[in-house]
Amino acid sequence: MNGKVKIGLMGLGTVGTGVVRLVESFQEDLFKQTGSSLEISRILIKNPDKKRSIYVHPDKLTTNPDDLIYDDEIEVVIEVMGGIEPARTYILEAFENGKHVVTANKDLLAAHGDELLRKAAEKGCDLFYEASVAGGIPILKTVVEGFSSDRITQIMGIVNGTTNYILTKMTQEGLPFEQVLREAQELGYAEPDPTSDVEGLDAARKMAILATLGFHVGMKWDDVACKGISEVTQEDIRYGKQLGYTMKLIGIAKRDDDCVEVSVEPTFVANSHPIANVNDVFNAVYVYGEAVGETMFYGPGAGELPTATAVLSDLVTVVKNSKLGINGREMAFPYHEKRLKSPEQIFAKYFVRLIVQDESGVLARIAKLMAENEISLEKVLQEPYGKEDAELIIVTHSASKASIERFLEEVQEFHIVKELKSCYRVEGGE
Ligand SMILES: NC(=O)C1=CN([C@@H]2O[C@H](COP(=O)(O)OP(=O)(O)OC[C@H]3O[C@@H](n4cnc5c(N)ncnc54)[C@H](OP(=O)(O)O)[C@@H]3O)[C@@H](O)[C@H]2O)C=CC1
Ligand SMILES: N[C@@H](CC=O)C(=O)O
Ligand code: NA
Repeated sequence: MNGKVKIGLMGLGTVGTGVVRLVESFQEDLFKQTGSSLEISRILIKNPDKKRSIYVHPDKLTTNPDDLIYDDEIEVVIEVMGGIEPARTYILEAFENGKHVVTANKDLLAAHGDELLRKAAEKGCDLFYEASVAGGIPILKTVVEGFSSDRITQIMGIVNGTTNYILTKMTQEGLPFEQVLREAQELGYAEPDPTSDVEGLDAARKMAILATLGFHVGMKWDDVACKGISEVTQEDIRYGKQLGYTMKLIGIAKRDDDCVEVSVEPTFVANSHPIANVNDVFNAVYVYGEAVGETMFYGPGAGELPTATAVLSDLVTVVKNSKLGINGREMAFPYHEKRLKSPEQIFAKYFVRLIVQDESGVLARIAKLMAENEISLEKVLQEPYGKEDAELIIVTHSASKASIERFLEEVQEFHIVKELKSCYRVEGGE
């Protein structure tokens, strides 16, 4: 790369707009850091008639991907369109043409990361994707470089800004789900199809990427047990508060010996745990390394400029690598075999909410069934529910996922149990 590096930008939405703004406003710093001036020379968009929030010279805009992929002067492609196709095909073609790629696309990385990394290495090209996980937090570089001589055994975090924004507003202001989701969309946090956020898929993709890099095991998004927040109710949140917990969508990746578990699910976090206080669009990732112990990384998980900083940081690395002649040599390929834990090997505490007949002996029968399933009680809360029933909230000690699943199935067969309202994992606390 010489004094001027030409960049092709695929996508001019929330993140693409941030990238254009930062490249323009940090020209001088970028030159000092890389020894090159960086120019976005072409921008691929879908809809030429769309009103843009920044001015871009019309000659730069194109709806033809070949204008970027087959432009010999373009050395780096930044893909911020999103989705699997056509992004995958465009990136593979960019590598075929010797271009380095920076992307924010977790959908693509969690499904086809291996294929893309191999093609990049084969062609001597860089592929970086810092923006794909936890937006502006430089978490991927941290996990890959900062923990290179440590053994990570746990990664736990809030890795979706939209759902954290929704849960924060539901918890602190009692606002309804739909209203807060609309706000998150207006702020540019949500995915084009917000179902990915709400149903936990976006977080699952990010956890697959984190677990792959942290444990050196090739995890795909469908290896992640995934549940979203669409069924979380104000009542759940209220009972959680009474017991000292905050509801969060938590991603957990753990490894014991050679087996790993990765999940995303609505979780009650003890208020004493720092993750319970991560609010709004902020993300936080807790990483436990056997040598270093506990670490935690915090920052904005979505939004135009925070996400663009991550894209630009990768761009700077590409240009620096080129100056050092080491493009295509930083690939982190998984080198451990993938062995997923069975439900018998996954342990956690659980919050269970039941509607039961309000009569003597009910709690004793439920406690007996729990004991038969090797589950012990940590906390119990009971409140009247209508004229004849009671709402029973139980927090268990650590139990296997298999035991809890068996218990939930069996307890619903009791005639004294009217309804299973909810069951959530519990993290933090004693
Ligand atoms: N928003 C955020 O906070 C974050 C987003 N990301 C990721 O960044 C990527 C981009 O997200 P975001 O900026 O929010 O998305 P937007 O929907 O705001 O923008 C997408 C852009 O890509 C263009 N585009 C989409 N499909 C095509 C296509 N087939 N051909 C040409 N152009 C196309 C659109 O064109 P047009 O404008 O003409 O419609 C638009 O400019 C996604 O992978 C997302 O997951 C990652 C971290 C945070
Ligand atoms: N929709 C995502 C955007 C960033 O990855 C989120 O809300 O976290
Ligand atoms: Na990041």
